[in-house]
Amino acid sequence: MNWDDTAPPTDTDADGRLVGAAADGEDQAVEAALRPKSLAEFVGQERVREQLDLVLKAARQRGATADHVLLSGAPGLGKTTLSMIIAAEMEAPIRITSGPAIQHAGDLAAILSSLQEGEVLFLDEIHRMSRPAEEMLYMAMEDFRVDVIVGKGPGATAIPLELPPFTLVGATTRAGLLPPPLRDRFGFTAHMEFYEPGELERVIHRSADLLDVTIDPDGAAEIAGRSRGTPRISNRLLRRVRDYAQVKADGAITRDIAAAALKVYEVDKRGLDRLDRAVLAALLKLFGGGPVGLSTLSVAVGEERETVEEVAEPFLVREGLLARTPRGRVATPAAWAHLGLVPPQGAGPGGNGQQDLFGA
Ligand SMILES: Nc1ncnc2c1ncn2[C@@H]1O[C@H](COP(=O)(O)OP(=O)(O)OP(=O)(O)O)[C@@H](O)[C@H]1O
Ligand SMILES: [Mg+2]
Repeated sequence: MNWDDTAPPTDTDADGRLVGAAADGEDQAVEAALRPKSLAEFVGQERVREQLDLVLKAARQRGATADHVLLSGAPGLGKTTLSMIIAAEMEAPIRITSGPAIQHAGDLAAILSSLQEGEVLFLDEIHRMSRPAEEMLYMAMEDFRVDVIVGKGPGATAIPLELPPFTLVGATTRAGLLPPPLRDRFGFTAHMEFYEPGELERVIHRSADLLDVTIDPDGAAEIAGRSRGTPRISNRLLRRVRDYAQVKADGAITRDIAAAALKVYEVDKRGLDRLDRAVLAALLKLFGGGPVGLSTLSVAVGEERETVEEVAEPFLVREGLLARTPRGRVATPAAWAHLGLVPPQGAGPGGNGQQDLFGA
């Protein structure tokens, strides 16, 4: 494997939360050990796996280089993992770089011209590449050729350079930001979905085996339910629960141990953390469930507007706890139920506000 050491860290949006989906430093250190190495080991994403399996098998049978593959999906769902699996399945070397690392077309030309035949080029955060590099990539993907510009000004000339066939694997969390000409040049696009709890349980059992941690099925289910559909979060929560089990018990993870540990870390039964609950609580208790403007809500929580909008809200919206409407943020009945509060009109399921969110 050949890491491009000019690449800046790609986790610029890591937010340091236990339930944040971006990779933090500790994740990066352990992820290599926990990554499935083959398609057969890769949990869930059945359709993507089946389709990719066909693409790769067919290419192998023809003795050809696999078509370019675009992987899109939220952080922590397995895009980097799949890119490495593609290389492993093709028995090809992989070269890893990222959009932000390629600011000049020359950077890309240097990488492309050093590829071996059949090599996999993994281009993470492909939506963050510069425009000139992007245009060079179009030609490289389609014709396996680049024009290298030599000289400056009126005397500059373009020297065509043949490239060996290679497989570009692009990854993006924002497929919608890719220009259509780029998207169209991928032979296969895989959309990664959030994982079902049962799939995350399998991820957790697999990781526990690799980390040599004892966990029972209820313990795995408890962690899976709080993982926001994201294997990276499952693995991170598993490590924190392991710490707790080791210090406070005999090291084995049960449902009670998992619930008690995640109560300490303030990750509730639904995977909300303290910030998520603070946003919901302000919306319900101070504004009667809304609608209220984002700025007002942010001031009430004591957070930056961007933090509320980009860090807390996406998951609350996905969970059906909060809606963004033209008139402002509105809580859903599920939000009242989750915090154990009664909506003002007394409608909907109620409680006394004493609900145990942590199940510990
Ligand atoms: N299908 C899966 N089966 C088992 N483990 C998985 C699976 N998908 C992801 N993981 C685990 O989750 C972690 C994060 O995966 P990965 O780094 O591939 O995510 P990503 O989509 O590249 O995230 P980002 O957008 O932040 O780069 C890895 O350690 C990997 O072990
Ligand atoms: Mg990645």
